[in-house]
This record gives sequence, C-alpha cells and structure tokens, in this order.
Amino acid sequence: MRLETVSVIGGGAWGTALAQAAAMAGRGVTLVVRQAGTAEAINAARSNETALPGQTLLPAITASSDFAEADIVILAVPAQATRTLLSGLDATLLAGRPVVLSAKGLETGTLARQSEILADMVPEALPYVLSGPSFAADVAAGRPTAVTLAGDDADATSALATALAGPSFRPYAADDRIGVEIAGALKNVYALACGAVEGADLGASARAALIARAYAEMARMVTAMGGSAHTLTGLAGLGDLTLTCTSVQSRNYQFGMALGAGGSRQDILASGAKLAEGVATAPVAAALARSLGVEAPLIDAVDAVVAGQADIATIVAGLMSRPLKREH
Ligand SMILES: NC(=O)C1=CN([C@@H]2O[C@H](COP(=O)(O)OP(=O)(O)OC[C@H]3O[C@@H](n4cnc5c(N)ncnc54)[C@H](OP(=O)(O)O)[C@@H]3O)[C@@H](O)[C@H]2O)C=CC1
Ligand SMILES: O=C(CO)COP(=O)(O)O
Repeated sequence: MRLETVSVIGGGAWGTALAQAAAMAGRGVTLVVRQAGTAEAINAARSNETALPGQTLLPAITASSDFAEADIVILAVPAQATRTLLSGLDATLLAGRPVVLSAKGLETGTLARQSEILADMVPEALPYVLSGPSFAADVAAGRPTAVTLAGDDADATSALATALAGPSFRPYAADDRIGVEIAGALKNVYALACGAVEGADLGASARAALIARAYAEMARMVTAMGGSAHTLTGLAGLGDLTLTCTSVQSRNYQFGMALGAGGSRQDILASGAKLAEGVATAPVAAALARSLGVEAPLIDAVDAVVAGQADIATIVAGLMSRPLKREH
C-alpha cells in the first residue's frame, strides 16, 4: 500500500504536532483546518500560532480548509467531535485507507471508543489508534517521543509505523486497539484526580498511591472490555499515565488542580480552561464501568467531583475508609 501522503484533520495543538511529525518522517502533509482564513494564516506564517505557538512548520506541510485525498488520514479533533467530523467527510476518500485515530476519550451518550465511532460512520476505513506519552509541543519541537500505534494487521501496522516514524518520533506497532483506546481515555480521568491531589495539597505520596491504584483499575476496565492488561505495561498505559498524572503541562492535570483548589467545573470552563478530555470522559467511563460490573472507585470519585456532587475532602475520606483488602 502506498503510504506517501498524509491528511491530518484538526488544526489544534495535536493535529499541528502530528502534521509536523509526519513531515519530519518525509511525508507530504495537508493540515486540514475548519476555516479558510486559518489555513491562509498558517501558510503565511509557517506556524499555527493560535494552537501551537512558536513552532515553525516544515515546508512539506500545507494547511487547507478542504479535505484532500491522501494515503493516510489522521483524525485529531476532540473525542466528542469525531462523529460530527466524520459525518461531514466524503466517506469514499476514507474507504480502504488507514485512518489513524488520535483523540483520547469516550463518546458521551454512546460510550463508544474512537474506533467504534469510525466503524459506525465509515466501516470501509482501516482503523488505527495512536496513543502514548506525547505532548504536542514536544512532538512538534522534535523532542524525543515514543507512542503506540495499534492496528488489526501486524504487517500493515508496522508499515504505517515506519511511514510515520522520524528521528524524534518513534511509533511502536501493537495489535490491542481496545487496550490502547481505553488506556488513552482513562489516563485523562486519572490525570484530573492527580491534579486535584496537587490542587488540594494532599502530597506526593497520595499522588503516587493514586497512580498505582489507577493502573490496577485501568487493568480491570481493559480486561472487561476484551483488551489485554499487558498493553498497559507499554507507552499507551504506563507511559501516558506517568506523563499526564505528573505534569503540570497536562491540560487535564491543570483542570484537576483547579478542581482540587475548590473550583467548580462550570467556573473552570468559564475561566477559559483548555480542552481537558477527562471532563467529558469521566461520566462516560463511570457508566461504562457500571455496565461492565467493574469496580472503579477512582473513576466514580472523579465523576462525582466533576459533576459537583462531592467535595474533595468527602471523596478522600470515602476512598480511605473503603474496606481493607489484599492488593492483588
Ligand atoms: N495536545 C496534546 O498534547 C495531545 C492531544 N491529544 C488528543 O488530541 C485531541 C485533540 O486535542 P488538541 O488538538 O490538543 O485540542 P485543541 O483544543 O488544541 O484543538 C482541537 C481542534 O479541533 C478542532 N475541531 C473541533 N471540532 C471540530 C470539528 N467538528 N471539525 C473539525 N475540527 C474540529 C478545533 O477547531 P477550531 O480551532 O476551528 O475550533 C481545534 O483546532 C484530544 O483528544 C487530545 O486528548 C493526544 C495527544 C497529545
Ligand atoms: O495526551 C497527552 C499527552 O500524552 C496530553 O495530555 P493533556 O490533554 O492532559 O494535555
């Protein structure tokens, strides 16, 4: 299969960074944005100053407001926008092509993973999931980054990983799409919790305990969904959980800090908070856990705090007074 050209759909921080990574890999790239004026501004400045300031885009990238036919399509819009985006695209341009899903979230209402949305909307597309510890600013600046790229066919996934790999961007091929998608969505929920630990000044010990118990909870969720807990030992699991749950640079962590300091979801959003996917995913993950019969006290705790149903002190007291049990 020809893997020379790439269309990245979504002109935010991540779409811009993935366009840069694909250009570094030697691909010809179209960065598809919503507004013609935005495309013109990016092409003129050779930079997407609104979404990813201070990064000069490589010459192989052209921004456009039209979806161009390409060998590889990468979707990089927020998880809740993926269905709307796909409903507006010409499905014939996606049929038989690798479509790389890079959003980290579960869909409100349907509880769907990103690749389930793609299967609903364009069943003829070839689904791949890209996830792992990778801040857009790091990827775009050419700092060393490694991610997981999961697809159904091992040879085709390796070929796609090779087509997207560059000197500073290293995709590892994998086959567990479910595990990778659930890990990517849930780490944002746990990052909210870890940010709240910092915002409420509960200490580094509490944060480390939270990360370890989040990993165990994530493993229960992945297994119940039909994925492999082994996937969580990799970049999309441990890697991204570590990054997002310990970095003030993470938008989910920042949102959690504001919650931990006593802010309400509404007030934090009104203050202009950046996209924090865990906010939409927390109630979806809680509903998913209930439907699967999985015990998920941390997801439930984040869901309750985000919904304004409980304060941090009550949540912490509740978690610390759960019946003692064996660790494994
Ligand atoms: N930023 C990061 O470091 C990383 C982000 N991700 C994931 O990537 C996804 C996107 O995040 P990110 O780019 O950072 O978010 P941003 O908020 O920076 O950008 C989101 C972009 O999506 C566009 N968009 C929203 N809805 C639509 C739509 N219906 N059709 C077309 N475009 C649309 C917006 O367009 P407009 O500007 O016109 O509103 C905006 O450019 C998230 O799921 C995130 O978790 C994954 C790894 C790293
Ligand atoms: O997914 C990310 C890094 O891997 C980005 O995290 P935030 O969306 O929390 O900034």
